[in-house]
Amino acid sequence: MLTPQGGGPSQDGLKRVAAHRAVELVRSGMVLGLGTGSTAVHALDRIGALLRTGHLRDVVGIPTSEWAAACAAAAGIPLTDLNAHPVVDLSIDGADEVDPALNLVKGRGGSLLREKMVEGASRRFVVIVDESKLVPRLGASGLAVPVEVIPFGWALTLRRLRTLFDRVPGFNIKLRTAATNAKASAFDESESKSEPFVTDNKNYIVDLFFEDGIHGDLNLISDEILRITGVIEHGMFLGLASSVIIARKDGVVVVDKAAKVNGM
Ligand SMILES: O=C(CO)[C@H](O)[C@H](O)COP(=O)(O)O
Repeated sequence: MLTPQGGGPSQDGLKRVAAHRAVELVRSGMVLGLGTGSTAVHALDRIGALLRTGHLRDVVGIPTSEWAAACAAAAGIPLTDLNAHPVVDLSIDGADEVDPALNLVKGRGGSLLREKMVEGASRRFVVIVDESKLVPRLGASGLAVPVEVIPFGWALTLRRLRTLFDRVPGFNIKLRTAATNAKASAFDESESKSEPFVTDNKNYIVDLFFEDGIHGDLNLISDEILRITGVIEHGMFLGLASSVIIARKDGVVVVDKAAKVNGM
């Protein structure tokens, strides 16, 4: 886990530490929600390894994306779905941002809808992050807050979303392109001419950018976004996380729902 220079854990090393800590919560026989992204993949690999050595048995997983399904299959985790298992024992997933109340931004990898469905159906949802994901308020990283929209009339839906936030100083909005999905970037108008990014559900994503993060009542803002016809879901995960496992350079911090996050 040390960098070649011996300068402490790398960011990927921190992600692995958080993921392995979360997998300690997995028990034989559980139905698991399988997250998406460069942090969650460490959890998938670890669960697969524990299944192979017989330390875990009879675990089934519900992937939150086609990508997670492929990674889980490669790791040897048996897959199921929400129809067969509408109640999930434990979901483990990364996040793009975590605020002091454990609200999240997710979906910069494009999988927010299935993630929210699976994690919302979970008895326990454990978020795994390295310390770079902590923000004072959602959107404060200046990176995308995603909204999944149906392709039909997407430009009208985008206009309505723009109108919702047109009084917010420094607000920007754009349709996500295939070129930018790799890691949702800061706002850059020049990329807007390439092909739209298409989600696993065959929808588009409109990314919202807030210079200073989202101020105001997040639940109210969530309701306003969801009320726009054409919007399927957004990437703010409010009150869904049961706990967040934060891997810092100086050790791991576990923050449970309703507990205060100190030093963020
Ligand atoms: O929401 C997600 C994908 O849609 C991911 O959980 C989120 O983007 C975090 O990814 P990573 O662990 O690679 O930083």
